[in-house]
Amino acid sequence: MKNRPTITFIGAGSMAESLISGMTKTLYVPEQIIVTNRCDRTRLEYMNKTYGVRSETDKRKAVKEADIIILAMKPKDVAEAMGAVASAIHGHQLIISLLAGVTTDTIVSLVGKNVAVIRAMPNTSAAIGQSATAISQGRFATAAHVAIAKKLFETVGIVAIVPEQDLHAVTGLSGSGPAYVYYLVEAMEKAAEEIGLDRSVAKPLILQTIIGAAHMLQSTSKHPSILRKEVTSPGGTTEAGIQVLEQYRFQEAVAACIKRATERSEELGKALLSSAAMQS
Ligand SMILES: NC(=O)C1=CN([C@@H]2O[C@H](COP(=O)(O)OP(=O)(O)OC[C@H]3O[C@@H](n4cnc5c(N)ncnc54)[C@H](OP(=O)(O)O)[C@@H]3O)[C@@H](O)[C@H]2O)C=CC1
Ligand SMILES: O=C(O)[C@@H]1CCC=N1
Repeated sequence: MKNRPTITFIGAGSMAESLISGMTKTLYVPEQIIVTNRCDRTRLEYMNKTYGVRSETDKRKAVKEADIIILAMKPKDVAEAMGAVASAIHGHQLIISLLAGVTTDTIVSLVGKNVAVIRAMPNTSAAIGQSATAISQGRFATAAHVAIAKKLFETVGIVAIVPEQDLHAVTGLSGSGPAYVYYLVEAMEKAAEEIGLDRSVAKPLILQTIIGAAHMLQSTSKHPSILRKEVTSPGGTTEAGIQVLEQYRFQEAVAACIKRATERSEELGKALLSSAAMQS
């Protein structure tokens, strides 16, 4: 692999943008990155103007030039996308798939060649270098390919290497995870309004509370339940609030949410396999 590999993104949506935003702030220069999509030219122009990356409407050309191909379309679109570019893919390239639920074997069979595939599950915090990414090695990928992918995702946050079967759980936990936190913040903002706090006062207080709690979790070895107890004075306000969360079975709701998202990742992979079987 070249010192400065050419990286082609097939798909120019939220996740591609988060990665490109983070990558171009660190190790990668925009000239190394090519972006293509299905048909939205305005979006390609935006990516070019915003990040300086090359936009390419000819998908096969974008793929041919790549050392690393990053699949960043929705799982339902991957069969069509690979159908259009598979013959332009050659054996020396590395494919990194971001697709929720879709196995590396499925990608290999869509390409129809023994290509190196790494499956990755980052999250949108990649945009600010704070992604929690997990990666797994496909059957034709080597340790060198894993090292390349690890290095790439380390430019946008932390990286865990996991067995591929764990990626569904990772998707339910940290791939979707930022949305759970945003949902909590939405709820806190709504509540702040209902109890009469001005938005301009509430917003920075909420943000700093989340940031402060996250930093506390990172900087101490104390279990979260201990940190929670340190906030909770007997007979005080926190205890009264947490009792309400318990009445609403908050922890059960969070567990059910992550389990359902994990299950949905499995379903996305299976749906693709059954639609491919129907077409063959
Ligand atoms: N969003 C997230 O937080 C995360 C997403 N992922 C995964 O990343 C992938 C992309 O998600 P996201 O960015 O949210 O999706 P978006 O809907 O934002 O973007 C999808 C992109 O795929 C393009 N596309 C669709 N069909 C084709 C095709 N046939 N050929 C080429 N490009 C095509 C679209 O182009 P056009 O607009 O022209 O149709 C669009 O640019 C998904 O597989 C998802 O599971 C993984 C981790 C986190
Ligand atoms: O919602 C989704 O399917 C994708 C995968 C993880 C985050 N977004």
